[in-house]
Amino acid sequence: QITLLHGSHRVGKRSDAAMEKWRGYGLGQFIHWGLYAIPGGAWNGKQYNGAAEWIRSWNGIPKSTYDSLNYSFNPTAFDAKAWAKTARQMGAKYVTFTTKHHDGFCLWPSKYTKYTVKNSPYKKDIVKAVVDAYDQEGIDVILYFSVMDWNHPDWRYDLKTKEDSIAFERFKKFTRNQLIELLTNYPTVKGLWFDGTWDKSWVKQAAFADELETEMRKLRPGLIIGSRFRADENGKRHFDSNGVLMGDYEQGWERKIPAKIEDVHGNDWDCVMTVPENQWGYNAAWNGHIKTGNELIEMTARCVSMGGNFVLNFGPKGDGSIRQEEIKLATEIGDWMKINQEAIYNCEYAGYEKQDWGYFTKKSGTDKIYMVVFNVPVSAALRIKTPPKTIIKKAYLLADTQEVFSPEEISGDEYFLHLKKREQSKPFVIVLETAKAE
Ligand SMILES: C#C[C@@H]1N[C@@H](C)[C@@H](O)[C@H]1O
Repeated sequence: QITLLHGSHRVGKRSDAAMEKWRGYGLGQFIHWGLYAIPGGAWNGKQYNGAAEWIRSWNGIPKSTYDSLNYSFNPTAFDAKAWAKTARQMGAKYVTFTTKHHDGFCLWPSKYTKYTVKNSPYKKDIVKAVVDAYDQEGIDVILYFSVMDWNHPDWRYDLKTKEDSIAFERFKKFTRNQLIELLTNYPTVKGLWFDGTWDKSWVKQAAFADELETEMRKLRPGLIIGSRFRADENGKRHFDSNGVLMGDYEQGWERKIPAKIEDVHGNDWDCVMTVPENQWGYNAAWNGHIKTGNELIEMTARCVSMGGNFVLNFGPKGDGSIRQEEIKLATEIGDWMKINQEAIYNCEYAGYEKQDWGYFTKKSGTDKIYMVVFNVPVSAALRIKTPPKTIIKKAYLLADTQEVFSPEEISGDEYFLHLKKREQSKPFVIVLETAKAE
């Protein structure tokens, strides 16, 4: 055990109401929107090969040309209420929204820089519109904030000279001021999702970041901050030098999902996922594999079955409208959630042996188990291996027919549920009402 001043300040999961609610969200929406949505992954007819929100880092566009995009930011089709309705339709319980991405452009009228929506033709406070619209739909809001800020003259990747350190001290004050400003302007937000915290300049700020996290939590009791915000004094990120999770949940699952339950180490976590392989901001040309509704529903069930939340990314266009492909996916996922949401919301790891046909989830605080079935075997027999001393009292289809099954006992703790031959085009859920054997 290494003595740390700025490591994790808590071992184990948070047990307060705010975190319990976060734990039960199951499905969330990420929204990446900003100046990068205007070029949409291309410039002067040339396609940028990276993620569209990183186009400023491409040599095909002079940085100053990109930075002046704020003078053409006027999203006439922006309608936060329509966004929130799409999220509600999908069944998202929370949204993570980009207030400022790496390019430094602020979607709120920050007092601490001119590089904001206030100095664009659009002028109005987009963050406020989003927070108000999602609050009205009953969808909690978490604000994404990039510490790395390519526009700010005092941003540094590392601190090599005295001048670097003097500039970065100004940058640290600027960052703190913006974060306190966000938490003050938008008091209903439930958390902050930090990004752009991997560079040495910030990693070296263990004491400052620790103090800032404490200040933010004091300002907003219950605030939820993930493992990506700060490093410990040895530069350890996500997990401190003693292997203890930093922050309230693990934020390492970006475009990837844990392979097995052991990989989450008993922590809370979220997986943030793009529809194409790697495009967060709007890219007009979606290339490569575009995930289908069924894939995304399976990712949702897979995350919840291992105690995490699945957060699906949307990248609105430069005019503020959401592309049709994303609307279609939100509708398809939402139609499935309307029937099966009981197996996703307020559910957790069930402790059952993973089977090939799909995923087990468990309703928190109960003995109710859900089997989210994606792959019916040719035998049409679903194997169940229960934890020791568990009795299956009842098994039935969650949707429509509520068809009841009579589990065939194979051996102690092992059963088959025999399905009638069924055409399966969508995943379906079977409920197991269980009890502990005396
Ligand atoms: C790298 C990187 C960033 N992290 C994701 C959440 C997106 O914001 C991407 O640009």
